[in-house]
Amino acid sequence: MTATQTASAPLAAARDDETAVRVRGLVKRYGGRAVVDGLDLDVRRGEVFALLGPNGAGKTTTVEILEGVRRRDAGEVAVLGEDPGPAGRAWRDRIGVVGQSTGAGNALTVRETVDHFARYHGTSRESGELIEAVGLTAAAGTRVSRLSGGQRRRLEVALGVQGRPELLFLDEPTTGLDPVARRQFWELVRGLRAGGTTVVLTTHYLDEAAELADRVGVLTDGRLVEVAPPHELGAALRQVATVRWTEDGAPREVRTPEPAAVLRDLLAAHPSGEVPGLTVTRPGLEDVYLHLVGAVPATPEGDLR
Ligand SMILES: Nc1ncnc2c1ncn2[C@@H]1O[C@H](COP(=O)(O)OP(=O)(O)OP(=O)(O)O)[C@@H](O)[C@H]1O
Repeated sequence: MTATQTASAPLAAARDDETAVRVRGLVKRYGGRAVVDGLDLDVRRGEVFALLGPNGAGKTTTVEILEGVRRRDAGEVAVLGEDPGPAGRAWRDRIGVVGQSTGAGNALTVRETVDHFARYHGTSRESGELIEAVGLTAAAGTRVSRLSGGQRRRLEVALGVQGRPELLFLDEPTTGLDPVARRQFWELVRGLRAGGTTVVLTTHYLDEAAELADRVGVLTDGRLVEVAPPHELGAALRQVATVRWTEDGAPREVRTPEPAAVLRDLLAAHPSGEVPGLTVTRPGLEDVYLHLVGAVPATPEGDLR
């Protein structure tokens, strides 16, 4: 073995240790159609990773393969260092899952439900603290069947984090929550992250991804089209500014990577120094997302209307 090989072996091990999820060439087909189509994905330990994408893009399918509840047709998957397909009880105890549909029973109260599921974990969070953390203390004695949709969602989140998972999967966790409850939920996720929990979440809410995620992966047609921190997503697209103004009563618009040059020309053409209706904007996260998923055709640079 060479000196280089000797030195690189522990480094490789350290890198593996830093990866919570590693996916290469993942394929899932239904009726011959690939709904996950050669997906590569790395989630680092300790980060919050958001999967964004339109309906049917393959988010839930991907996440359920990572959770070990769906089989894949091809590709390599390692979650906390193990293949989720054959992984056993000990591995399952290290992950937490909050799916799209409720798994909680109806006849029990919130407190009874939390106590009941505590038995399934090696080390459970204390029930009262857990119920408080998800804002259900006032409803602790209420039967699950009488909870509102948002309260039920909170209970599901509580059950997902009950076993202090190293890695938590959240599939559209705030769908149906009111704005206050969503923000409380975000705080909960930030607290988990601060405690070292890795989080993989799917969401349709761009603000949620921007608020919570260290990195965002945009999934469309079963493939990741871009992975980046939310503010860096679509960096090339964000370079292009749109300058709008009014000329002879008609709206004008120029897309340009150099808005300063356009402004100089406009000011030169308006000796008064006032350009009617002048605005300069750059694409926001929503514009970038819509471009990435192909919902808005890219407008050529410098297009003059
Ligand atoms: N059991 C199944 N049998 C056949 N097709 C399926 C099955 N499960 C999912 N699909 C299809 O796979 C595709 C991806 O579905 P998936 O639920 O992963 O998308 P998604 O990105 O999570 O969508 P959404 O945002 O609507 O939840 C869809 O076209 C869906 O119809």
